[in-house]
Amino acid sequence: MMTQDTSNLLLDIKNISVDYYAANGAVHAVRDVNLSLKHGEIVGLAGESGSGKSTLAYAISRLLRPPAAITGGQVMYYPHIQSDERRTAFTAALDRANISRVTDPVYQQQQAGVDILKLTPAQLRAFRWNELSIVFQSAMNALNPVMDIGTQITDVLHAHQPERSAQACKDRARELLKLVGISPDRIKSYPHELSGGMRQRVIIAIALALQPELIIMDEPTTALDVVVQREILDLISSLCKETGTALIFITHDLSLLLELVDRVAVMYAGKLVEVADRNNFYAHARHPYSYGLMNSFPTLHGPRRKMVGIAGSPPDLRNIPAGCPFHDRCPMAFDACHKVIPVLRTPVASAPEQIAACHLYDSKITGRTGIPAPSDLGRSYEMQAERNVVR
Ligand SMILES: Nc1ncnc2c1ncn2[C@@H]1O[C@H](COP(=O)(O)OP(=O)(O)OP(=O)(O)O)[C@@H](O)[C@H]1O
Repeated sequence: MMTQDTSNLLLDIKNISVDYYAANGAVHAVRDVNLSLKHGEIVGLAGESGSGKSTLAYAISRLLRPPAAITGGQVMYYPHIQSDERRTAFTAALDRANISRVTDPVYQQQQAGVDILKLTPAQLRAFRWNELSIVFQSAMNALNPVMDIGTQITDVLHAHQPERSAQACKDRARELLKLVGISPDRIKSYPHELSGGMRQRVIIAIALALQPELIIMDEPTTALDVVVQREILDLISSLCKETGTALIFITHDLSLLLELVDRVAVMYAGKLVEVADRNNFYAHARHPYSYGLMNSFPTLHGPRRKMVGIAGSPPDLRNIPAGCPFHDRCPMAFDACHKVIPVLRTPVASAPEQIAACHLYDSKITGRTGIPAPSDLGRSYEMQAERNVVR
């Protein structure tokens, strides 16, 4: 049996499901998702629009509001509680409420963790910013236009670390601006005096202000031009690496993601369909959907590839078809894909951390010992495209 390396675990999302209740039926936006994250790790969450990426991020951060409801699961969080002074606000909030730090028997070591979904409102307030900060799609437009950027940074520091003096907050604000590549002299600037890229840097400074363990960024650079996007991504990745901050980076643009992340997780129709480290994913995305996504954009590096898009569109999440949710778009689909829901499994024993939810890698179902090569997936997409042209 494969053993999971849990020594450095930060977040363990277990069997999370989220529905949106609408008049014409429940939208099953996130379906039984399991994903873990190590301290300091950068994980990219990819998938087409509507695949459930933002809903998952909101569930982790407890930001979902009706009509959304988490219908099951846990989000276990494992901070370095004992060893690290900077997390006193959160641990104090836990202690005040005498929250039980559960011990998870799945992990053989005695590791204390808390279920984010069970935090009280007071604990949640301490959790956000101190432990986790989240940067939304249009975050740079969320800066207050009538307040200088220094005040906006110090406000966060004051609110969450009231014991810090006004001067210490100001010093920290200057330090943060420098960290994100803005001259501390600009501390009195207003948002309209800054370019889009600089405003995004201020947002990153605010996200880092309290040195959280984890930052979630949901399409943070889509409003910027490609060159500035690239600069900001380089900045985010180097700052996270330097400060040991873990990052969940959400985007539908795999070309951006692969430049930045340690690991990629791909969602389709509310389900996680593949998880792999960046290099394995780049060399051979195993799930036909991941392969299709990879070939829907031109790469900056590596060999030239023929680009073939994925035909069709994702299913209606109120009425998900039987079997694999991707089967009606998949060029490799066979009988079982229409009937049986595939589970995440390891396609290749030599890369145990790469998992894909696809029957092609289940020899009991295919009746074959070998697995398809990436070139087989490519060919099947090309043949599917030719068939569609003929039709
Ligand atoms: N308030 C809502 N009511 C009903 N359905 C919703 C609501 N918000 C989102 N959904 C549905 O939930 C599904 C997942 O949406 P979500 O925004 O999480 O996807 P996403 O992958 O983040 O997409 P994008 O990249 O466009 O942000 C979609 O089908 C969407 O239509």
